[in-house]
Amino acid sequence: MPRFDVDDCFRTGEPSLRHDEAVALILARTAAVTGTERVAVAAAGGRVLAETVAAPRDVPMTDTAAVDGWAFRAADLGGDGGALPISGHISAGPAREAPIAPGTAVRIFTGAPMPPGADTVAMQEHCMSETLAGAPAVRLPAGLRPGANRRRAGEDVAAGTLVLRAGTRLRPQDLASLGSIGRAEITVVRPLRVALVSTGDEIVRPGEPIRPGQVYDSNHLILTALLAGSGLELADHGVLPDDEAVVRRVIAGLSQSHDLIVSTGGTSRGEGDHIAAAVAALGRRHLWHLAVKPGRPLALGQIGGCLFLGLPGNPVAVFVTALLYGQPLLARLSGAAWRPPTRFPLPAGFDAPARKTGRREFLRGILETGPDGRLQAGKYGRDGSGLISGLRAADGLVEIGEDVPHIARGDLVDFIPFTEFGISPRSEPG
Ligand SMILES: Nc1nc2c(c(=O)[nH]1)N[C@H]1C(S)=C(S)[C@@H](COP(=O)(O)OP(=O)(O)OC[C@H]3O[C@@H](n4cnc5c(N)ncnc54)[C@H](O)[C@@H]3O)O[C@H]1N2
Ligand code: MOO
Repeated sequence: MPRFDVDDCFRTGEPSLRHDEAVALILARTAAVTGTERVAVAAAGGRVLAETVAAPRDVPMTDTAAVDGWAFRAADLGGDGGALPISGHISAGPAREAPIAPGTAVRIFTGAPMPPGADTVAMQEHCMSETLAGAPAVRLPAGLRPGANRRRAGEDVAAGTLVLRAGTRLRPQDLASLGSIGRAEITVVRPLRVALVSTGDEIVRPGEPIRPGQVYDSNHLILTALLAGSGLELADHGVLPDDEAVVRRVIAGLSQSHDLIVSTGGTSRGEGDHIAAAVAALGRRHLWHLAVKPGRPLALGQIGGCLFLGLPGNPVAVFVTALLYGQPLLARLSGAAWRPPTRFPLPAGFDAPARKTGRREFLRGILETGPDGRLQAGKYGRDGSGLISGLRAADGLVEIGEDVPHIARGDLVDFIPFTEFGISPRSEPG
């Protein structure tokens, strides 16, 4: 099966694809890589689970005390307070078999197994030690409902129930859940092998000498940082010149040993833009003109078993298209479920009186306090697709639909925080 299965109706010259269509196509047509590996659960954060996991036993395994105090049978006091003689002492550890003697209380600590027969725990702060007929006793408070301060066996996970499905990208709490059922190792999808290339005669890597007309490469840093930590083997293959023969040779070589090549630059139709042509010559290419700003030209293709994602050259377009299209593509390629980023409706802190309709816009959005003291979505003052400063000032994207002709301050707009794409919140000294 081809890695990316799209028929040719989306090639050059066809009308622009709308955002939703592009995402739907990526999700529907990208086939996952095969291959799994066993890893320690402790090292599985961010990886994609390749097995379905059921609970072999209840968690917790027995009824346990939720607080430090005294365990007793609620029926012995009937909801009233009263003193009961103390018949034992249970610390956290293996469960004891002996049932609680009727009409007594047992000293118990948080996490310790409840003695069979006891159903309720009184918190030690609400109890008083006393003696009854010369023996140690405890005065328990009134009003405790039966079952208070007791955790039931299996209340977190019941034996035999589904814990995690294959295709789940593992979060810290998922690892905790695997640990709680005793798993030390897990089968995950093997790491995707991803190659990065920047393109353009004008692009030089930071640290190298630069002359007027040249541009330092920031795109590889955007992509390296966005892709880090998701179980990828990322190989940065530097900058390719605007030379069709070189581009073809390098891309053909990389396609032999990678699942995905991501390039930036060279996707539009300028004479120096060889990327899309090279992919078309080596395999199949689907050049998409998206009805989206930023990020109009986007190339998707396939060379043998290797997918190719050609992002535009402008850094803002790289950032936005990597989030909007790169993330679902990578999710599908690694067999992971993908959830669309959540949009939060917020009042606009700006006016856009006469918008060009027919394309969806993703503005650099800034969370700010409006005149009424409530949160609103502002936007970075300048729209240029080369302005990394706008990306840095932003907290997320303001999404404006294709058919919205104008926006007035206070209208609700969709705000997508960068955290929805896995990027940490902005944190800079004030
Ligand atoms: N006739 C047309 N011209 C352009 C179109 C179009 O549809 N028809 N689309 C415009 C849009 S939108 C974009 S975005 C760019 C995309 O073009 P390319 O993908 O070919 O990108 P380049 O021309 O190579 O570069 C664009 C811009 O970005 C700078 N750049 C490139 N790589 C890097 C890098 N690694 N780090 C930092 N900056 C980079 C490059 O110097 C250019 O300034 O095309 C428009 N034109
Ligand atoms: O992708 Mo271009 O940056 O849309 O302007």
